[in-house]
Amino acid sequence: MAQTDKTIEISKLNKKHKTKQILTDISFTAKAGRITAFLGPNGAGKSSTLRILLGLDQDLSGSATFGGKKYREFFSPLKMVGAAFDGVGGAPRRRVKTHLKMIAQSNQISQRRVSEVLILVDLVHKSQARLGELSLGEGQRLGLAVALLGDPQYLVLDEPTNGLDPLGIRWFREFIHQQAQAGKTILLSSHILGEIEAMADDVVMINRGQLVVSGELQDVMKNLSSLEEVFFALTEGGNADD
Ligand SMILES: Nc1ncnc2c1ncn2[C@@H]1O[C@H](COP(=O)(O)OP(=O)(O)OP(=O)(O)O)[C@@H](O)[C@H]1O
Repeated sequence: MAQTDKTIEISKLNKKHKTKQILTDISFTAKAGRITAFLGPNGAGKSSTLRILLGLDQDLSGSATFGGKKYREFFSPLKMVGAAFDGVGGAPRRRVKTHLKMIAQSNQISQRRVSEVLILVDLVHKSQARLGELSLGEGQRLGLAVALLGDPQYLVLDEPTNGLDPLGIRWFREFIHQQAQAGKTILLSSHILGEIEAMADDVVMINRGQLVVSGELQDVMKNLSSLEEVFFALTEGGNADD
């Protein structure tokens, strides 16, 4: 991969489910060294976009790439793209460390890295806990640990602060800033606007499957006092299914 191109690029993405248009010409980029927040009300199409980006779903047309490559084109995807999506997975009785070791092993990642990521996400004290015993917030941290296993350039995180307490949210904010400072390309979805304001460099907002605004956080918020105001002004404040 060329060092100059570590951009996540979504270009003219369209998706339909039966006759329902779910995404219409969605285009935006997430750049290296920056935190890009992907925002929109429930049902706006955030997960659908991320699922296509991660090769979990098929688009109708358009493209979604990491440094010009589709997810499925990577030989060792976990070493390029870390994704935290749809919970932890894994058998509920499996222990946290075993879970990470299994994923590391099947992706040719060193066992030493398992201990490293447990420290990174502050979950060492839960390494012998069973997956089924984890709280929502601990599960989020484990999802993050899995995403970080391959020390990837790209991080794609779906609602990463869901279930985190205020301390956990502050921890995540510092953590994700460090990742951006290290030059990673970070795309995270959320509908918790207050947190995003304190976290994001760039924002992309969608509603009813269409892009409503994208750009640097300060530019998007120009003349408005909060991201919440922007959100309500541009998305009619409503649920996408209203
Ligand atoms: N498999 C499917 N079958 C039918 N409709 C679907 C399917 N997947 C997604 N949709 C619809 O597509 C729209 C976008 O859903 P999506 O999950 O992408 O939204 P979202 O922005 O991630 O919402 P949330 O914040 O609630 O997670 C919704 O109206 C949803 O009902």
